[in-house]
Amino acid sequence: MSASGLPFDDFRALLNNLPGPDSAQLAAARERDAQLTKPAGALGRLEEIAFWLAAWSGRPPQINRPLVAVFAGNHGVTRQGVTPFPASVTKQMVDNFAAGGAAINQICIAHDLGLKVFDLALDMPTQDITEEAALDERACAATMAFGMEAIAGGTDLLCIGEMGIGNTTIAAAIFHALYGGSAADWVGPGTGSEGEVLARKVAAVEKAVALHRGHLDDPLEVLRRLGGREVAAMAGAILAARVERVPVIIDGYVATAAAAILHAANAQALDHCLIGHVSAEPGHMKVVERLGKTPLLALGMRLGEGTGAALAAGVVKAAALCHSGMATFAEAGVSGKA
Ligand SMILES: O=C(O)c1ccc[n+]([C@@H]2O[C@H](COP(=O)([O-])O)[C@@H](O)[C@H]2O)c1
Ligand SMILES: Cc1cc2nc[nH]c2cc1C
Repeated sequence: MSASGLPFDDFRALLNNLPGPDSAQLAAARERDAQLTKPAGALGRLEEIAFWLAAWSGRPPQINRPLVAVFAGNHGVTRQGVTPFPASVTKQMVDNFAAGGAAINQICIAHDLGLKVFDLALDMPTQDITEEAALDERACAATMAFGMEAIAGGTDLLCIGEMGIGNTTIAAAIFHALYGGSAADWVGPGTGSEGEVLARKVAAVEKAVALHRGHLDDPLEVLRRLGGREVAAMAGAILAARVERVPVIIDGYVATAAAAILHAANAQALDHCLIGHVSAEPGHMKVVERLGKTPLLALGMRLGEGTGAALAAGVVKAAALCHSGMATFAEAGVSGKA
């Protein structure tokens, strides 16, 4: 945080001065790819992924320490009756992650990924966004800074996930603030809202965005007014990864809300990120398109907790291995095109 000035100042400066891709590594990866034992382009998007890894890691594509970071937060807006599950489920699921009983634990085992869970003051929900700002600037900036610590132990591929009952309402409010339309355009079932619960969810998003209107031109204000602790921490983690040259895979609807804040502040801010999957949450594809991305997977999932990103990490690991481990035509004695 700044010694003087406002808590967001350092983040604003960082967002205006992001490192770019490593063009020498990108060129080297393209050159190697052209020599590998396959017809040109035959590995399709896997080849693009290898180039992306080279450009944003600044090394030949290689994944040795992949990490899934799951950020958990609680939300005052749950008081509005916007979700079928009680807020206590957030902490219970964090305990389930620690015990190894959640879907994300199994996917991490399947793809040999590390898992770290960051719980963010779960007994202190953010303020209800229909009545006030979720966070003050100091708390929001401090939580972003905490999120930056996610990669402190060293990783070479970061999957961003979250857990937070009520946070699909938060994500919908962020998208409504950033992209306009009507509240209903961005509100979906989340964990299974329907009927009156879904109607209250639309009303809460409408009310929150109307209340904060006039302050929503600034993406960091959108984050602190309409976001939550896990959303702020995910934004910080994505930013830190850019600075440390760690490629990132974003999970579903809620993780994409954190990414969208950064993209609104700087259209290049997500160039080091892939969207792991398109969530079944109805608004997700529209958002992904606005970010100029194509999701890696479409499996009809809508769980969160990093599961879509972790599944996509398996594809990214395979892309890196093909690139680094395949023989060239010369090495294998395979004839090139006649
Ligand atoms: O990210 C997604 O695509 C997604 C879609 C639906 C639900 N979720 C998860 O469900 C929780 C929030 O749902 P809700 O209905 O309580 O707002 C939270 O823990 C998210 O991880 C996540
Ligand atoms: C059980 C449960 C598990 C979750 N994982 C991510 N969000 C979740 C929401 C619920 C309700």
